Amino acid sequence: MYRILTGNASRLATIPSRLSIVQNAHPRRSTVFSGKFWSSSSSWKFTKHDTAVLSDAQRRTIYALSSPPGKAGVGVIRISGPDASAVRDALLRSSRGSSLPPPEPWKLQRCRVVHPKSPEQVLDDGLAVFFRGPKSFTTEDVLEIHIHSGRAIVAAVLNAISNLPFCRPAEPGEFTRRAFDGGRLDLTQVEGLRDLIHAETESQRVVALRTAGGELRERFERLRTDIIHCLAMVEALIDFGEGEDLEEGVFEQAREETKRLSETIQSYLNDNRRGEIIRNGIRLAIFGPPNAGKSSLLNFLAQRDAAIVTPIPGTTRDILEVSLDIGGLPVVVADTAGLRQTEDVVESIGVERAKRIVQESDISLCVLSLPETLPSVSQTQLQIPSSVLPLITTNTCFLLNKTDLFHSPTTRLDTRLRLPEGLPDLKFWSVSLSTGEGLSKFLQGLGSTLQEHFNLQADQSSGQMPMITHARHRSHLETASRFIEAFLQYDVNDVVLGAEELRYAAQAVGKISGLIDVEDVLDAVFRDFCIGK
Ligand SMILES: Nc1nc2c(ncn2[C@@H]2O[C@H](COP(=O)(O)OP(=O)(O)OP(=O)(O)O)[C@@H](O)[C@H]2O)c(=O)[nH]1
Ligand SMILES: [K+]
Ligand SMILES: [Mg+2]
Repeated sequence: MYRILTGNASRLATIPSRLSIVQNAHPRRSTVFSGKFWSSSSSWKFTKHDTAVLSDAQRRTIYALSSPPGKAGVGVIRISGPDASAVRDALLRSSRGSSLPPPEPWKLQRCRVVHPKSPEQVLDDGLAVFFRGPKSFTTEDVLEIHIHSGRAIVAAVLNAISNLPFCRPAEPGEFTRRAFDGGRLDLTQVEGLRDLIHAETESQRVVALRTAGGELRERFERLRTDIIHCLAMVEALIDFGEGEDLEEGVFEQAREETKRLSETIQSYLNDNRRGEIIRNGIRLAIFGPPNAGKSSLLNFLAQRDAAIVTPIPGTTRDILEVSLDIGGLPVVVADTAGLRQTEDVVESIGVERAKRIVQESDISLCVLSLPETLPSVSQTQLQIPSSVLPLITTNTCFLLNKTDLFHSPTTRLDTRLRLPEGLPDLKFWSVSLSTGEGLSKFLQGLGSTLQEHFNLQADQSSGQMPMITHARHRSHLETASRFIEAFLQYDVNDVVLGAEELRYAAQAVGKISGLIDVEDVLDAVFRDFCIGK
């Protein structure tokens, strides 16, 4: 049973037996419903009749190398479309040279790859597997040919396929696009798949795999259905009015449910950007006075001479960013210019940039020279230079560097040191980037600080997935939230306007999965795919 979600129910009732529902329309599908409607107190139900795929017949068969080009044991050429089995007939022979028997779908078969114009010309020996649509990645018939990966072999086989008039080379991301058009993947899954291919750390892999598997799709779809449920109640009210055919209190019920949805959306939005952080990396900015050892720290974290280190204060000018894996988390570390008043034009631009990137960072690491921060032996309270004070927030940690130059023994120093009055309780470590003292403790501490700070460990163990992994999701959810808030401003006398707000809210959530009018976002999502995916 499907709920009729839009339109005037009394008008729908006069339409005889078949009608197309555009509301749930997929770009290439229209769902046709038929049958008698019946009403419950708040919604109309029809029997789903038929799902028709439109304009598929004109689609051509596409092909591409799906594995990376170059020398390797195996290369995979993927062919998808209505003529995939014709490609098989034209290109593949048994190992004795005879025609192949009809395909046993989803089963690898040994074969010879030949040129369609001169079948005696063997291009390679390989394996082939045929996926009969819709049980394939693209939902079309798909043929995968596994050959030896080498430039000449791959070129010869691709050239042979190009001789078949019914095939054309695939565009970047076109196989995935067809999977989307065929309804196998929604947009969040497409994004998950792309993130999975690009994943560089364990946390990225875990989130991307679950997204590709459809976890977000399901949750956003549930949210959309819930909004539509509220909409259905309000629509029923428009058509019949409270007290006539409907029981009392429908509007109040819709309001209560909508309020709960609003809270749910807010909880998704107030997530400390966890999902986006896992995907894009935690932005960590190193800052501090000149010569404190900021660039030395970047080089230590990167394990290479990424930044220039000299005894001259003011060496670093521009921001230098390096993407690193710290404790399984993706972190984009930025080295910045030392903060000080300066007449030098170039350096002062660097200082301004440094301040900006620290303010935009998710977490910042203030590097100070310990001997300068603690000038007298008797002191235990750190003296923080005034140039860095304005940038210190609850997201700041301190690294007290150059313990080798310190005037007294540094054993158990960390436990004795104190931050100045008025500063929040912030983490600090003392190290020497020259001798290596304290560095392993610092690395461990930094890793667990990041884990705690972004609550990622808790997420993984409790199985909680961040709901928002792309800025796109956030912006659609914010839009939905605005429409829902607008609905909550209306009372029962303005149900027509209220229904409109809910319809827009549902639409905004639908855009996340790409179920409605999404041509503009589609190109943006598929652009980053490589050919063959
Ligand atoms: N003795 C000692 N010297 C260090 C230590 N760490 C860095 N240095 C030296 O301190 C000087 C400055 O180091 P940098 O890493 O360039 O410092 P910076 O903070 O990036 O300096 P600017 O980019 O100029 O702001 C260099 O000569 C380093 O070799 C340390 O732990 N002990
Ligand atoms: K320096
Ligand atoms: Mg530097």
